[in-house]
Amino acid sequence: MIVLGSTGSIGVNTLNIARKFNLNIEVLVAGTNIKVLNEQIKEFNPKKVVIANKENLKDVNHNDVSFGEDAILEAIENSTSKTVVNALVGFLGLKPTLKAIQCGKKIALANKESLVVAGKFIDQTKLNPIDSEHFGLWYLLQDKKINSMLVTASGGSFRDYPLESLANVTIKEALNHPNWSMGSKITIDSATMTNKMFELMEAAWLFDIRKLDAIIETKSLIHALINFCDGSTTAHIANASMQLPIAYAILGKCDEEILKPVDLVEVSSLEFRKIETQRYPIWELKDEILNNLDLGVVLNAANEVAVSKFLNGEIGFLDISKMSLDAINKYNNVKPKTIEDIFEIDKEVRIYCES
Ligand SMILES: NC(=O)C1=CN([C@@H]2O[C@H](COP(=O)(O)OP(=O)(O)OC[C@H]3O[C@@H](n4cnc5c(N)ncnc54)[C@H](OP(=O)(O)O)[C@@H]3O)[C@@H](O)[C@H]2O)C=CC1
Ligand SMILES: CC(=O)[C@@H](O)[C@H](O)COP(=O)(O)O
Ligand SMILES: [Mn+2]
Repeated sequence: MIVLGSTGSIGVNTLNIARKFNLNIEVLVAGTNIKVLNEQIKEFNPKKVVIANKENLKDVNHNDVSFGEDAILEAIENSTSKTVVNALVGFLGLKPTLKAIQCGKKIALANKESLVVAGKFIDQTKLNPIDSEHFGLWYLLQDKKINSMLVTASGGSFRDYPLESLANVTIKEALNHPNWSMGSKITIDSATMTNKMFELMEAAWLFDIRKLDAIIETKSLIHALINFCDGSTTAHIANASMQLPIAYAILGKCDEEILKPVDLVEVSSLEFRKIETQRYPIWELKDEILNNLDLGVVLNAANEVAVSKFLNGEIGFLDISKMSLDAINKYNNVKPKTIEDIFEIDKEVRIYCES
């Protein structure tokens, strides 16, 4: 298989599954973490390697290594693998998702931004989501009439902070997720609740449903719930590890133990909370976004610019949501008709947010 973003949180977990099931790795794609990449090359012996930048080429221990976004697309096109794991972060992941579909490959998709920005141009039948909540929803699906679907949120790094302190929180505090060890961008998205907004959009595309909501479950042990029309609710419970969703996304089915089951007596209690807009201002957009998924490309572009500014120390934590809300307010009429429109809108919103 091909692993895009092999040195990241999902990438490393994917290679853990590849090791466990002795899966062949044809292509590794990474950014700038050449040390980890070289260790992966040594262990998995890929035929082809792609990295982000030309200046790092000489440091990669491989005789077929290229760089840049086009090289990622070429590597997908020239490969014989049937499966692509897309664990790139952000808008960068969209073209590889489209290319993999075009080449008839199955995609194990962690890059939720692909669906957020361009869900209506993506054939969902080619995707297996690598996202704990959507894996949970998929696991719970039965041949019964569904009323609504719920995903859970941890509440992110600042769920227990006093509201008045949020204006002055640090980058280090924001990166301290209570339950999951993930890349920086998604960890900030969790703290603002933008990750959950993305996940509602992701669920809308994957399951073709709009009756969707999210609640906070502070231990991240329940990942998803389905309310059936008969009045019963089922919940997906698993320890907080991405290895289970990754194993299913790659293998299709799995009867071996990937995780230890949750010991409910040891857990003893669970706590649920409503997602309040005072703490998570982005949640004001929930209904508007679910009624108009075209806004995903706007929200994603504004959020990527804002998160990058926050991580560079240029803006405060609360400014992230402010920038997203402002961009949605300005671009609430977008109507992408082609995939090219997605790239145009993304560019325009980024220019607006950078200025
Ligand atoms: N982490 C998690 O548990 C979950 C993540 N997701 C989603 O999965 C995706 C990946 O998340 P995560 O693994 O946390 O992110 P990370 O930041 O940990 O990993 C991102 C990966 O992309 C690589 N990369 C970045 N820029 C480039 C580039 N220009 N060219 C090539 N490679 C590049 C990085 O390389 P390098 O590090 O070498 O620079 C790294 O391998 C995101 O869309 C996220 O929302 C979804 C659910 C759970
Ligand atoms: C592991 C995973 O799927 C993440 O998307 C996780 O859900 C993020 O945590 P939050 O629930 O805090 O957004
Ligand atoms: Mn998730």
